[in-house]
Amino acid sequence: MRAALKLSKYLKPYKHFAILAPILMVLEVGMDLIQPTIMQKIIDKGIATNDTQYIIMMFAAMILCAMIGWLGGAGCTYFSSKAAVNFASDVRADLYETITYFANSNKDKFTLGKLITNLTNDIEMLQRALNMLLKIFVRGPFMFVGAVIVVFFTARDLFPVLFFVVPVLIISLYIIIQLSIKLFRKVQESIDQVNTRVQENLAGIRVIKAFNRMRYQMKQFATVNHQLTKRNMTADQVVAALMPITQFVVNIGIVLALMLGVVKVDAGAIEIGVIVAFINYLMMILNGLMSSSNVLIQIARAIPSAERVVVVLEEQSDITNIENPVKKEIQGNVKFDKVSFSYNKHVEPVLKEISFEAKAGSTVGIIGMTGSGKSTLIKLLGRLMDVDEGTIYIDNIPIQQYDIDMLRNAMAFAPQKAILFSTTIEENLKYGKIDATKEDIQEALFASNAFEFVEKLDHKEQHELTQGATNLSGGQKQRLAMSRAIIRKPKILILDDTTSAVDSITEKIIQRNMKEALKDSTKFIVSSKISSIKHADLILVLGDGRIVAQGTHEELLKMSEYYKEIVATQVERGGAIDE
Ligand SMILES: Nc1ncnc2c1ncn2[C@@H]1O[C@H](COP(=O)(O)OP(=O)(O)OP(=O)(O)O)[C@@H](O)[C@H]1O
Repeated sequence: MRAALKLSKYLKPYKHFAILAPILMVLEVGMDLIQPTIMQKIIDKGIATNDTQYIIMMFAAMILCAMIGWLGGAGCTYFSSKAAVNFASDVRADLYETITYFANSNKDKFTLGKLITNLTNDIEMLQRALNMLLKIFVRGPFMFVGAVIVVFFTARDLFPVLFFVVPVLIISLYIIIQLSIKLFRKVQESIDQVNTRVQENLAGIRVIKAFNRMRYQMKQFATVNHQLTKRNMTADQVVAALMPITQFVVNIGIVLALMLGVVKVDAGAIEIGVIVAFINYLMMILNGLMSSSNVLIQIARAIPSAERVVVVLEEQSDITNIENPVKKEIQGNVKFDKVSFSYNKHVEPVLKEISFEAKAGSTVGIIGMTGSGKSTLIKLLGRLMDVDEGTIYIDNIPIQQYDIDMLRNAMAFAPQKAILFSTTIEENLKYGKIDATKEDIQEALFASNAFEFVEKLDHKEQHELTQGATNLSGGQKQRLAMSRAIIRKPKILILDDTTSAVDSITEKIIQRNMKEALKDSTKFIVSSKISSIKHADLILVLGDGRIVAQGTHEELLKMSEYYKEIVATQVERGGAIDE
C-alpha cells in the first residue's frame, strides 16, 4: 500500500487520462446493462404481440447501445493505455537515474540481475496492473452492482437465486486471489534468480569457456529455469483449475432460475423474457466478479514489483552535495591527511591513516601487494566512496565541500578493467570530452600510443566496437581507455593499472607522450610494475592498507627494504626496470 502511494505521484501528470478512462468504461457497462432489458421487451412485448414495428425499434435501440458502448470501450482502452504507458516510462526513467547516481556502496546492496528485473519485468507488471485497473476495475464492480440492481427491479421474483450465487462466487474468488498472491510472489523470486544467473553467465562467458565449464553453468541455469517453469505452471494451473468452479456456481444459478422461473411463469407472475434477461444478468454478475478478481490478481502480482521498485527509488545515494558546495576551478594539489576507510564497518579498515601530499602537475606512483588498497585509495579521490576518518584536500579544500560534478569533471579515471561501450571509437573517446574535435581525438590516441592500431582498423576512429570491445586485444582496450581519460586534459588523471597488458616498449612511449600532453595534470598511476612508476615524483608503497614507505625511486631504494625487494623480484623475473 505504501509502495502504491509512493508511486501514485508518477500518475499525477496523466490524471486526466486516468479519470477519463473509467468514465468511458462506465458508459460501456451502462450500455451493456441496458441490452438484456431491451431483449426482454422484444420477447415479452414485440414477439408476444407480434408487433413488428416495436421489434424493429427495439432492435435499432440495441444497435445504438452497442455502438455507444463500443465507443466508450475504445476510448477507455486508449486513455488507460496512455496513462499506464507514460506512468511506466516515467518510473523507469526515474529508476534508471537513481541507479546511475548510486555510490559504489549503494550498488553493492543490489545484485545487477535484481536491478535489471526492476527496470524491465517489475515496471512491466506495474504498467499492466495500472492499465487493467483503469480499464477493468471499474467495469467489474460496476457491472456486478449494476446487474444486481437491475435484477432487483426487473426480475424480483428470481432475485432469491442471487442469495446463493453471489456469496459462493465471492468466497471462491477470494480463495483464488489469496492463492494467486502467494504463487505469483514465488514466480517473481524465480524471475530474479534467472536474471541474475543470465547476467552473470553472459558477463563471464569467456571464463566459462576457457575453463570448459559450459555444462556446469548450463546445469546451474537449468535448475533456476526449471524452478521458474514449475512455479509459473503451478500458478497458472492452480488459477486455471479453480476458475471453472465459478462457472459451475453460475450454472447452478441458471438451473435454479429456470426451476423457479417455470413455477412463476405457470403462476402468471412473470413472463418468459424475464428468465432470459435474468440469465443474461447472471452472466454479467459472474463477468463482473471475474473481471474484478482478475484485476486483483494482477494487482497482487504487481505489489511485490511496486515494493521492489520503491526500495530502489528510496535508496539515497551515500554521496551527495553539501549545501552551497564550492564551485571553484581545481588546480590539482592533493593532500591526504590520516585517511582511513573500510568497506565494511565491522571489519578492519582497508586503508589506515594514509597521509601524503602531491603538488599540482606532479606524478604519484602507487605500488604494493595485491589487495593492499591501491585501487581503493584512488577511488576516494573522485568520491566514489567517502572516507571514514581523516580528510582528503584538493587545493587545501576538503573534497566533500566541492560540488560533486565540478570535482569529477576535473578528473579523469581509467579503471583497472578497461570498460568500453558498444559504439564507435570516436564516441567512446567523447565520453571523456563531449565536444572533442577530430584533432583532440587524434592527439589523445597518439598520447596513449593507440593511434597506429586505430589507423589500421576499418573506418579508423569510426570503427564500431562490439559489446565489451571483444574485437580488441586487452592492451588495445587499455590504450583506448587511457585515450578517453587523456582527452579530457584533466587536472587530476588517475590510471589504475592501465598498462598491465601493454608491452614495455609501448609503455615507455605512452609515458613520454603523456608527460608532454598532460604537463599540468596531477597524475596518479597505480601499478604493480616498477617500470610504470619509477619516474614518479612521489612513490607510495602500500602494505596492508598502510603507506609503508614514500619517496622517489632513488630515495626508496636507499630507505625501503620492501621496495628494494619488489625491484629485485621484478629484475629477477626479467622485468624492464631501467631505460
Ligand atoms: N567493493 C568492495 N567491497 C568490499 N571489499 C572490497 C571491495 N573492493 C575491494 N575490497 C577489499 O579491499 C581490499 C583492497 O582492495 P583494492 O582493490 O583496493 O586493492 P588493490 O591493492 O588495488 O589490489 P589489486 O592490486 O589486486 O588490484 C581488498 O581486501 C579487497 O578485498
